[in-house]
Amino acid sequence: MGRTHREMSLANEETSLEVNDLNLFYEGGKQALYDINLTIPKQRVTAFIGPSGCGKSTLLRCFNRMNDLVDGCQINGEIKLDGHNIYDRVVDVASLRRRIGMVFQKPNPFPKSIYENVAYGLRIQGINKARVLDEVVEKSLRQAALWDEVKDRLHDSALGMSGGQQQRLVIARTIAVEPEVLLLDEPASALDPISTLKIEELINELKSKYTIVIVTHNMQQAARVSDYTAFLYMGKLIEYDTTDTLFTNPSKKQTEDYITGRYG
Ligand SMILES: Nc1ncnc2c1ncn2[C@@H]1O[C@H](COP(=O)(O)OP(=O)(O)OP(=O)(O)O)[C@@H](O)[C@H]1O
Repeated sequence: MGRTHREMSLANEETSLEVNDLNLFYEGGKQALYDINLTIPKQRVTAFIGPSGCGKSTLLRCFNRMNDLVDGCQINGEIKLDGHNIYDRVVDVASLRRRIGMVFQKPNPFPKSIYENVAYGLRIQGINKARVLDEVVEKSLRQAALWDEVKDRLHDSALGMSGGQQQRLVIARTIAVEPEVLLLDEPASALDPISTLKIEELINELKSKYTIVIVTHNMQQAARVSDYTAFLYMGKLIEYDTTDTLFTNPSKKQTEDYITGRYG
């Protein structure tokens, strides 16, 4: 890292994603996000925290347009990735989702071999050369800190792995197509403490290459893994700062009440 939290500040960061005046309504006009403005810095870990139902996952899903799949969902405002609005009419959503990969709470490997799970994204791009696939599969599994555990059983079913291994496999599958951003929606909440620790260590390693946004309801986890933290409450962004400042010296009373366990 080379920098202490004290020296960190959003103003000094390169921006990956920029959210401007974002409002989101679910079917029936039910508003879930209100006037969200924030920037997500490049190659840092940004955490979204807040009580259940505050809109963390909804906001995360806006970044790769997953909410497009929800009937009746309407969004206004803009989100820029490297300066270009991802909601622009000309944007190809499939290629956007290659640039912004997503990992969900429950590991969801395909019912295929470990190897084919990681090779999947390349195969659908028409890449089938064994030499290329072998290389990408190994590299991705190494990056996901899984290679040593699976290198002798690459052709076994992914469904025979432990939950923690499956989640690292899903991360390997996601990074195999070299995204710029990784969206992690409570990636460790279905895992045991040791697997959780491995995922947290992995996040720390991956941020040298990727911009990471993580939703977590676990404040200790946010404090451990993230550089910046956004606190959301009832669809609004209440406070956004370095993780250090947000947890030790929040400027809003609502943030303080939440992090000291007064509600949520
Ligand atoms: N597909 C949907 N259709 C309608 N309303 C939805 C949908 N998904 C989420 N909501 C509502 O939007 C609000 C925000 O939900 P969201 O899942 O983003 O919150 P969250 O902070 O991630 O909560 P949790 O920690 O419980 O996952 C909630 O009121 C929720 O009920």
